[in-house]
Order: sequence, then structure tokens, then C-alpha cells
Amino acid sequence: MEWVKFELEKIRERSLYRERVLREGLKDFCSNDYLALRDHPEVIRASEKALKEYGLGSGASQLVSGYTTYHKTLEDKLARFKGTPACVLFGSGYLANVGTIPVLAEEGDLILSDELNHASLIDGCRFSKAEKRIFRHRDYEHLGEILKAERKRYRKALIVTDSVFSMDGDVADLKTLYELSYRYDCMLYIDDAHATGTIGDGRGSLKEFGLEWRENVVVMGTLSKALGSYGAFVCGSKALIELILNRARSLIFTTSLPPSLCAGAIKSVELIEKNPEIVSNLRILSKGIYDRLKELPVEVKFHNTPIIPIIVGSEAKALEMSSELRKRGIFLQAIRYPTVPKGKARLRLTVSLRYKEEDIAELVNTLKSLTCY
Ligand SMILES: Cc1ncc(COP(=O)(O)O)c(C=O)c1O
Repeated sequence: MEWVKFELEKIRERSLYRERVLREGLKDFCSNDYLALRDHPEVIRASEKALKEYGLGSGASQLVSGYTTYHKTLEDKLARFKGTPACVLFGSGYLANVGTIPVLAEEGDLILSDELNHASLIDGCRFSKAEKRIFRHRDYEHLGEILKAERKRYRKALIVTDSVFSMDGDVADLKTLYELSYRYDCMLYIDDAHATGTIGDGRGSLKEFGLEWRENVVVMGTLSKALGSYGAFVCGSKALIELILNRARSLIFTTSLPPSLCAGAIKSVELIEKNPEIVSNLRILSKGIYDRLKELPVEVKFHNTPIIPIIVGSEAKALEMSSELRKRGIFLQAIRYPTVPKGKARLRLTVSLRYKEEDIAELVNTLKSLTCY
């Protein structure tokens, strides 16, 4: 088994070695808990009630006996929240993407995927036996060219995109994608993992662009980011959700979410519905933090979302900066290849309503005082 050490050495040499860091004792500026809902007292209370009622685990898959009123209530609530007829829960965003994409596109079909899509979407495309084409990031002229040249040769076609891109924070132009999907008779799969709770009054990307759901559109989202829980969901037509329940292997062959996580997520959605101003507060806070960081001697990107990457470039430099920040009590994880392209390493700052003014001042001052840029 010497090869294991050899492989690890190769990873280290490229500054791509990954290890986990205990977050206790550090000020966390890289979690996706955008709305600070994971420990909101009402969320905890709702979750505790379900925990006492149902116990820790759900005990079985959704299709055996792991489907409870909490699961159903959350699905109904999410379908309404996203403006779609139906919804089904998955164990995680990764499982939702790898399970659903192969249901939508099979052998003889075509998948068109944005080059910066999240790894779970990429793996979902890989699991499908459809032909794949990658279009340049948010370059819909490129997408249109591929569709014009190739669409006719395939039975069904599926366009796959993040709405809020997870590592850059920029937003797919859904109006153009809607138009293209209509013109070329394609399905459109939108990953709203980082859009849920952060744009469109918290309802996500369709609301942000003022679009009504259409039958060819499938919206996936996670419970694990702004909703402060764990798990994921896919929204679409009633028939499609039925088909997913019958075909998605990552749903059929896995235990369902614990009811307590569903109960907490139900409360999170209710809190966003009742207080949409928290979503605008997040935007104001994000803009304020960006304004204080834009003078750093490296590129800081901002697209009016709470994901603010500080682009460092070299993998080694990103590691050095992240480690220096940790010594000063600030947790900003270095994001490197293959999560982002080679040479585009970054510190991915995420904004949360949890941050107080003194936390932000400490973050800004520490970043400004670093000498290793
Ligand atoms: C865009 C996107 N899709 C899917 C996922 C996977 O979600 P989960 O963490 O629930 O597996 C993530 C993040 O992890 C993501 O950023």
C-alpha cells in the first residue's frame, strides 16, 4: 500500500492537499448559513419537538417507512415557496443532483452544462448516459451555437446550470436561458442551492428574474445553506416528481432525512416568508462588506450575492493566507483546484446575518494587515 503515501505526496507537492480544520475558537467567515437560521430559537424549538416525537433517525428510505408528515409538509411548503406544482426531498444537494439528472437525460439525449457548474451537477451529468457539451461560463451565445448545430440530432435536451454560482457568487441569466430552452425545446435544470434564501425575496432565482415556472423547468435547492438545516429538494411537475420517486437511485436506495431536520427547515421557510426583509438585509450587509474589502491588493468579486471570493491565484499563496488568518483567529478556507480552475485559488468569503459590526471590523482589518499578498 505504498502507493497511498505516494499519491498523498503528489497532492502535497501541488499545494492541493486538503485537511479538515476544527472550527471551534475561530471566527467562521466561510459557512453558508447566510441568514443565521441554523440556531434561530424558533428553528431549534421546532426541530427539538420533532426530535422528541420521532427520535434521531428516520429509520428507512422514503419509499419504505421513512416518509412522515414532516417530510410531506416540507415538500408542500417548498413547492409553494418555489411556485411549482410539486417537490420531493433528497438526503443532500449532492444526492439530488446525481440522482435527478440521469432521470431527466438518458442515452440518446443531450446535456448542456455551464463550465463552472458545481461538482455535484458535473457528477450528475457524468452518471447520465446522455451526450454532454460544456458551454463557456454564462456565455449563452456559445450555448445557442451548440444548440443550433446539435439539438436536432437528439431526442431530449437538458440545460444544466447553477443559478448563483457557488465559488464566484455570480448569477446565471435565467431570462436568456428560459428563452433558449423554449426556442430549442430543452428542459432547464436550475441549481438554486445558493439562491434559496438569498435572492428573489428568498424564493430564489425564478422570483429574482420575475419568471413563472414552466413545465420544462426543474428547480433544485438545498436545505443546508440559507435554510440552516441539512438535505435538499427538487421541484417540478407532479408527473416528473413521480418519475423521480420511481427512478432516482440516490433517493430510492438511501435512508430519508431525519424528521427533526425537516421540521427545522419548515420553520426556516416560514421565517423567510414572514420576514422577507432579512433577505434584503443580507444584500445590504454583503454590499457593505464588499465596499470595505474592494481596496485589498487582490481582486475581490461581488455580484450582489453573499458569496464574495477574494481571488489569490496561486494555490500555495491561498493556503499561506488562510493559515495566517487562522493564526489570528479568522476562519476563511482556501478554495483550490479542482473546486475552482487551476491558478484561480481564492478565499471564499460568505456573508451571514450572524456577523456583528465588531466581527466585520476584525475581518476587514486583519485582511488589510496581511503582508503575504
Ligand atoms: C451549487 C451547489 N449545488 C449542490 C451542492 C451540494 O449540496 P449539499 O451540500 O446539500 O450536498 C452545493 C454545496 O455543497 C452547491 O454549492
